[in-house]
Amino acid sequence: MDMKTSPLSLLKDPSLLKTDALLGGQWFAGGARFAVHDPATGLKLADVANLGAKEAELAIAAANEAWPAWKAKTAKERSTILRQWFDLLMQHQDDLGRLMTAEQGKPLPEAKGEVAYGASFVEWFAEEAKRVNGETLPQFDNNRRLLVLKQPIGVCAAITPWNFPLAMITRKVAPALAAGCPVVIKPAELTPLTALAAAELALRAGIPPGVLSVLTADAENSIAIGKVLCASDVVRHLSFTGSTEVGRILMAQCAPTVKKLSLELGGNAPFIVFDDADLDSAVEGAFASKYRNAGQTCVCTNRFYVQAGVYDAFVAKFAARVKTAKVGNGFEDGVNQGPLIEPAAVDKVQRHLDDAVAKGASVVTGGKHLAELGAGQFFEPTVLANATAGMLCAREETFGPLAPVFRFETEQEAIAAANATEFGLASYFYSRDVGRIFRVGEALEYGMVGVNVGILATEHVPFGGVKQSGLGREGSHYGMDDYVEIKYLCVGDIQK
Ligand SMILES: NC(=O)C1=CN([C@@H]2O[C@H](COP(=O)(O)OP(=O)(O)OC[C@H]3O[C@@H](n4cnc5c(N)ncnc54)[C@H](OP(=O)(O)O)[C@@H]3O)[C@@H](O)[C@H]2O)C=CC1
Ligand SMILES: O=C(O)CCCC(=O)O
Repeated sequence: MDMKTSPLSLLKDPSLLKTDALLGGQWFAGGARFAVHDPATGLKLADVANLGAKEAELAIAAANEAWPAWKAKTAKERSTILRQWFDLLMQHQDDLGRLMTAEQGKPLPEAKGEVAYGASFVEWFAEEAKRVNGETLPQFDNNRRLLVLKQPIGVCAAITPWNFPLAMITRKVAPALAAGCPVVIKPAELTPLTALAAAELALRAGIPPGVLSVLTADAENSIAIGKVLCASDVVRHLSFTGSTEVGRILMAQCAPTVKKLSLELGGNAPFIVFDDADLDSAVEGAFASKYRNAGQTCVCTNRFYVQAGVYDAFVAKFAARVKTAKVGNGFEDGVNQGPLIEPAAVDKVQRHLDDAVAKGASVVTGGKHLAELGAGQFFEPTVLANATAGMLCAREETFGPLAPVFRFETEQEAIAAANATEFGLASYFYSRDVGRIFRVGEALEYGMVGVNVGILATEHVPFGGVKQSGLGREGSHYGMDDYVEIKYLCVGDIQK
């Protein structure tokens, strides 16, 4: 692409546009490259280094070599470096946001918001680095002393998705680094540029060579790299965010080395509106929860359940709100709905829509693939009434701007419908009844429940799911647990 017409020509610090991988502290070009495109326009943004299994082995070896010195640093020393990384990420918020909008498509204000969100994990774990406390336990024999030590688990690997090109990296990497572990990252094929820019800032912050590697790769090479990361005895922990399908593959691949796993997988989030809800607040929450990143987050509402008494009123108000959304290139002022990430994502939304309409749903607003706009990856924010349990959108995560609204009569019916899925990541409900808030909050089989809110993530809360939505929690003080091993130390002969 001609740099003069590229959205990346406006970077304030052009040296943040990195297209080589970071391998053991060196920028590594390798032989092959793969192209990264702007999903709004289809134009090529860059050719990026396409690494494979061999480089994955090298990155693991470099991480292992760098580990002793990194873990030997005091918690405060690691904290200071992480804090410096946080400051640099925030100083370069505009450029990181620009890179993200260019390769991922989310509107620029939302992208800059993700930069602040992503950086907040670095800030949080810089602070938590100093609080990895052990324990002393009461002795069962006065000749002994019993201690619990927390030690860094070792070399970690992180495989991250395209929908949060920065935050899914920092939510994994920051606790690992804070705990004293080196990390090998494999970012998504579609969004490597944000990851590489963040890595450049990590180097500027003083992360030593080898402690952080970023293995960029196309989809085929990602599979090969994944196999190496999973099979390695040196890699002691793998953290993955992405589809449940790939999560299952990685879990199976990690079984032979009994690796510790953090998995943040698919969701099928329900959003329940009870008769006693504040409808205007529910509509705002519904819009925020459904249409963030054009519906492409694992915590986006997938199914709306609305009680019969307020069903028609909610659908009308929600549709009116959705009509105000502006679809377009994320760099344009006022746009709050960007393109979908790739043509397959558009196809999935269309398939779910067609299936629902064939089974009796009606389109209240939206419903059109805006094929003539940009690269043809835009889809109108859509609201469907009269959705029913037999539709694909009730079972599968649409991961796009489709909002099916189901009708229910009783609280029990809503809870049963919400829980009728193998997923259990985020859920939401709106009610002003305090008894119901506790009953429903406790009955929902989900790792996260938003009550009268449509957005619930931040750096100091535990993010994660139950059932087939994953393992472990990210962010918060719990987010450090997966990166430390607990060691019991039993010291005898104290009285000698
Ligand atoms: N829970 C969540 O937050 C997310 C859920 N999804 C869901 O998954 C669907 C598909 O999205 P997609 O991007 O394909 O998600 P994937 O789960 O396929 O990809 C996520 C990450 O895993 C990598 N990957 C894929 N297969 C392997 C493998 N066998 N070994 C090692 N790494 C692998 C990808 O690399 P590469 O990009 O190079 O293929 C990417 O870095 C979405 O439509 C959505 O429903 C998607 C993203 C995030
Ligand atoms: O969609 C995802 O991959 C999870 C990130 C969402 C969030 O942190 O709110």
